[in-house]
Order: sequence, then C-alpha cells, then structure tokens
Amino acid sequence: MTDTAAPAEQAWTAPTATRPLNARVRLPGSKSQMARALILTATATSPSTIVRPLYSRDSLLMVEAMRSLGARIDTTNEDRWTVEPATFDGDVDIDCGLSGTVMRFVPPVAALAHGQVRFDGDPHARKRPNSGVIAALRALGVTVEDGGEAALPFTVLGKGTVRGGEVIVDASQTSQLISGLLLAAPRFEQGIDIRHEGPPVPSAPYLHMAAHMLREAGAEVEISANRWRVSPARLPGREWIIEPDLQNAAPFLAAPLIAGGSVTVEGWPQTTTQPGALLPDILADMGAQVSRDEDALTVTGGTEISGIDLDLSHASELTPTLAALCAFADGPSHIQGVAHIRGHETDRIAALARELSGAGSEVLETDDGLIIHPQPLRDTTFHTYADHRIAHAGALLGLGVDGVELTDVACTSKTMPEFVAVWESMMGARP
Ligand SMILES: O=C(O)C1=C[C@@H](OP(=O)(O)O)[C@@H](O)[C@H](O)C1
Ligand SMILES: C=C(OP(=O)(O)O)C(=O)O
Repeated sequence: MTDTAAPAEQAWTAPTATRPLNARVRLPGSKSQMARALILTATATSPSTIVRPLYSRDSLLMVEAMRSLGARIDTTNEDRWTVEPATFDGDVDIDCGLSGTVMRFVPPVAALAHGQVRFDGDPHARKRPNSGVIAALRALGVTVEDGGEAALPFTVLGKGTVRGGEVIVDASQTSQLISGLLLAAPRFEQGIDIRHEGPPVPSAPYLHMAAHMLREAGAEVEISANRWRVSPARLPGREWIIEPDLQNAAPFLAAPLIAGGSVTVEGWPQTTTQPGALLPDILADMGAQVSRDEDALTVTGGTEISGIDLDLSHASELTPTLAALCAFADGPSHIQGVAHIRGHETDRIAALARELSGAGSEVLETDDGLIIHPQPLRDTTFHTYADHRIAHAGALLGLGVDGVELTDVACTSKTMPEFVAVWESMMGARP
C-alpha cells in the first residue's frame, strides 16, 4: 500500500512509441469521489462501505484525516473498505500532503471536533490559496488560528458544533471551498446557505459532484445562480461505488493521437459528474476517432492532430495533458479560462510554458492559459515540480520525442501510484 509521506523523487526516461498502440487499460478510482465519500461516510450516523476504493497518496491522506477525527476505516480488503463514523475527538494533527481536497474539505469537518485540529502539509501546500476556507469558517462562527497568513499551517478550534447558516465566499480561486462547506453542512445546526461573489467559480462539474453525492446520501440540496443551500440532517451510512478517475484517463486517451493506434479505457461510466467526461469530444475535435462499446471508451489516433481553441475552466485538470498534445498539433492552440491553476500543485501555466519551451515548442503564457505554436521537438530534461499532471504531460511528450527525462515520476502517486506500470503496459501491448 502507498503510504502518505511525500514520495522520494524518481527520475524516469519516458518511453518513446516505436509502433502504433493497441492497449486496453483499467484505471484506478476517482480521487474526487473518494474524498467526498470519505467525508460523507465519516460524518454519517451509521457505518458505510466504499466499493472499488482508490489507493493513492491523496485518498490515504483523507483516510488518515478521518481516522484522526475518530472514524474507524478498514482498508484491508482492497475492493471494499468499511467506514465507521467519526467520534470527533480533538487535539489532533492533520497532514494535508499536497492535497487540495484534504486542505479544503477537512477543516469544516474539523470544526465539529471537540478540541484543536492542527493542519499542515508539504512545502508547496503552504503556498496553495486557502484564505477562502479560513474566512468562511470564521463567518460561520468557527475560531481558526492562522498566524495571519490565511494558509497552511493553521488550527481549527473545534467546539463540537457549528452554527452554520448564511455565508458569502469568493470561490474564484478554487471550487473546493464550496464543495468542502457543502459536504460538512448537513452536520451544521443551520445547514448552510452559500453565496459566491467574485469572478466565476472554476471546475463547476465538481460542485455538481458534491451536490449529487449529498443527494444520494439523502441530503436536501438547492442550487441557483451562485447560491448553494444544504439543510441540516443526520444522514445514514450507505454503499458508495467509486468510478474510474476520468481525469487520469487523459494522458492514456491522448497517447494514440501521438503514437497512432488505439487505447481503450474500461469502465467508462454512462453518466458522470467527472469533468474528464469532456475528453472524448475534445480529442475528437483534435482529430481522433472516438467510439464506445458498453462500458469501454476507445480513442484511435488520426493522421494529424488539429490545433484547438479551448476554454478549460470546467475541466482545468486536463490542461497539462492537452497542452503537451497541442505541442504535436499541425497549427497553433489556445487554452484559456484556467487562471486558477497557478494555485494548483504548482503554477501549472508557468511550469508548462517552461517545460514545453525546453523541448523546443513556442509557448506563450497568458494570465489565464497558454498559446502553443508547435515547432520541431527535441529531447529535454522535463521538470515535474512534484505535480502528477505535469508528469503526465512529460510522459506524453516522451511518447513522441526520444530522450525526454522526467526529473521525478513518483509524484504520480498522488492519485495513481501505478501510473508508470500502466503506461509501460500500454506501450508494450501487442497488436
Ligand atoms: O473538488 C474536487 O475534487 C476538485 C476540484 C478541482 O479543484 P479547483 O476548483 O481548485 O480546480 C480540481 O481541479 C481538483 O483536482 C479536484
Ligand atoms: C488540482 C488537483 O488536485 P488538488 O485536489 O490537490 O487540488 C489535481 O489533481 O489536478
């Protein structure tokens, strides 16, 4: 099992395709559904099960966070975890690692604890924006000590209960601020009534995911323009079935556009709230053929990759993979609407501009995205900045360019510890 410490760096030369692909891959579970399921099961009134759980650094950090708050989580059966609800004891430490979901979803739950809950994380996690979560908790009557920094490390002084009610937030830097408040809100005395004021909230599908899972758990959720309401409730435990992570499908499904041939991802859901569901249309627009066969999605590469003009505000995690793909296109591409990914695991706009330029691409950084003019590509040392999705971009680049050496691929353990194994098996699959 992956442990929750930051992984030791591991350099990796990305394998280059020597023949068209012909692979079927099965991907591990959705990080985002796991995070929500763990919060909802730990705050439920009776035990739950989580089927097809994700073993990755982020999900195990969330498991440890819920255990610290008194939940009993049995992870020994790898297909089915059981969760007994939290007891909300206080005086505990929570390691957020580099996980946005842990640092934004757990503080509202920690406010229900009887005592102090201290949060910290990896060095870069201290730079990720968290002022919205801290301000919202204070507005809801919770005491948070942050040394004036409005970021990790901070301490939530739980009183065993949270008033809840109306709160105004600016969630333009991360949708996770709203998801986190919504998920804990059934346990608040007055539930919650959130209004967002500010530039648009990114990653909207994740708010639908939070609302959808809350409703499945039995909560009353009302949504109107920039307003989300959850009524107070005691929600019983239940069974959660986790879908494959469709955002992690991105580099695998983009691979045949570069290498030729086809890649099939098994277990593609018929309907989903995951933003990776936008991939088939985006890849088709870039020249791929996409087909579905029951629960499998297959992408087949075409003869050329078309440059594209894309607003990725709904699916910003796809930016690294798609930016790398754009470097192989037959014309320029413009990716926009993703200003907030400068606050993700690293400043992804700057990192992509730097690393793709290092491979010969002409890349212009804009405030909210990238303009990519494809040029002949060459070998490079591809820095990954502890960011799993920048590593995915490097792997994809290496598929079409000999000698792309990633400074670290171990960072993929954040959401997919088996990334290298699945990538290499995709490349080794025989026609
Ligand atoms: O709620 C979630 O599970 C997530 C929301 C998004 O965050 P942002 O709104 O910060 O993009 C996404 O990028 C992240 O990987 C997962
Ligand atoms: C932005 C991401 O993660 P986090 O949940 O840490 O924000 C991501 O996985 O692309």
